[in-house]
Order: sequence, then structure tokens, then C-alpha cells
Amino acid sequence: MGRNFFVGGNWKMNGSLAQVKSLVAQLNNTVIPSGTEVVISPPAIYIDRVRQELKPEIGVAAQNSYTKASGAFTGEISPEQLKDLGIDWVILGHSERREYFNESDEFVGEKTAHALAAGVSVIACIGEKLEERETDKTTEVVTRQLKGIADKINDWTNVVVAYEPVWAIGTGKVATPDQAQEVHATLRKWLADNVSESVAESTRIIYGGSVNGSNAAELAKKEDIDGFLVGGACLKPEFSNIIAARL
Ligand SMILES: O=C[C@H](O)COP(=O)(O)O
Repeated sequence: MGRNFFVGGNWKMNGSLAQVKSLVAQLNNTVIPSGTEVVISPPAIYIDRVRQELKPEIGVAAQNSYTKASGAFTGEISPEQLKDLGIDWVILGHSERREYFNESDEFVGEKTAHALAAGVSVIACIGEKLEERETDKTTEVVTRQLKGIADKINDWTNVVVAYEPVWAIGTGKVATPDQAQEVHATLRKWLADNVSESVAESTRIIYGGSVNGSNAAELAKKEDIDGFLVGGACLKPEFSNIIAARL
């Protein structure tokens, strides 16, 4: 298949200076298998420190960025500023941002386009809520969210799609490998039908939602699961087991 495995670690709004030091030390001692790409995403306030202290083979992502390069947008961070600090990735469209900060599909698409234009790669998150799954709306929701991104970009080279069912995030209720594979295959087919076969074949589609050191290896065996976006477990030593999940 030839797609490199991708493991993202999203710290969310967690961490302290002391934790930053110990997590970075732990990551610097972790062997990254060849063919696996690891990117961690600390809160913005720690991002510069993490980038300076972390070994270069591990990437760093912001957890959000805006649609402008600079200006009177209090509290926002631009992809251009991320680039300035050597930050090459950003997570966009996370369900927590969609839910708590009312980010629409269109806005996520705009932010994705702006980040890519500024040279920052994007982990673009999509995923259905529990009631949407229970009313058989999963495909409708995730393809609508993916279209919100596809409508705004042409080049998918620097995009990783993260499928994160909202009901699995932080709940300990992981999607089964078959449940995740089914949605990943649907997303890849959507890309083939609506963007191109080559984009469908080359774009990494990663899974997020209660991934841990015990369930990662089984999920990683599935054909269309190209890695993970990890929340809670990326703050624990078991993150190294997830990094090694495809071995
Ligand atoms: O960005 C990461 C996801 O929201 C997954 O979080 P979780 O591993 O704590 O369920």
C-alpha cells in the first residue's frame, strides 16, 4: 500500500512545565520505527519549548490555527506564525472545536486551505456523534465533513484525515477494528469518487477515539487504518506501544 504509518498525540489542554519536561524526555528516548511518522500536539503555550527540546524526527502540531496571516484577531494563531517557530503541522476541525467553539464544516475547510497555503500540514478531523451513528447517519455526516475540506483545497499531499467518532473520544469506548475499517473504507471511496483515485490511495486516514497501548495493534492491522490520533494515552508511557503498533 505504501502509506507511512502516522501516530499523532494530542495533549489537548493538558500539561504543565514539569509534565512537558518529562513527556519530552520520554519521547526523546522512544525509538521511532522506520515507516512511522510521529507528531505531537501540545497546547499553544508550550509549543515553542517542545519544538526546541524535542528530537527533530518527531513533528510538532498546533491544535488550531486561523484563516489570516496576521492582524487584529485576539487570541488566534496563524499558520505563518507556526511556520516561523518551525511548527509544520496543525490539527483542524477537532470535534471539541466543532462542538464547543461552533466551528462549521466550511470554516474548517477554510482553515485547512489557509494552513496548507502557508506550508503547514493538516490533520483534518471528522467524526459522527452517538445519536448520528444510532440513526444510521454516520456516512452522511463524515462525507459532509470531508466535503467541507475537499471544497476548499486541491492538493491533498499534506493532509492526514483523522476519523474520530465523537462517542469514542475520551470515553474508553473504542470503535471495533471492523467499525473503524468500515468508515475508513467509505472515506477512501469518497475520495476516489470525488477527488481522485491517486488521492484516495495516498492519503492517510487515521483513527482516533480511546486508542491505547492494548487496542492499537489490532486496529493497525486493518487495511485502511493508517495510524492514530491519540488523546489521553499520549500522556502516558503506553504511547510508545501505540507508536510501535504496526510492527
Ligand atoms: O485527538 C484525539 C482524540 O480526541 C482522541 O482522544 P482520546 O484518545 O482521549 O479518546
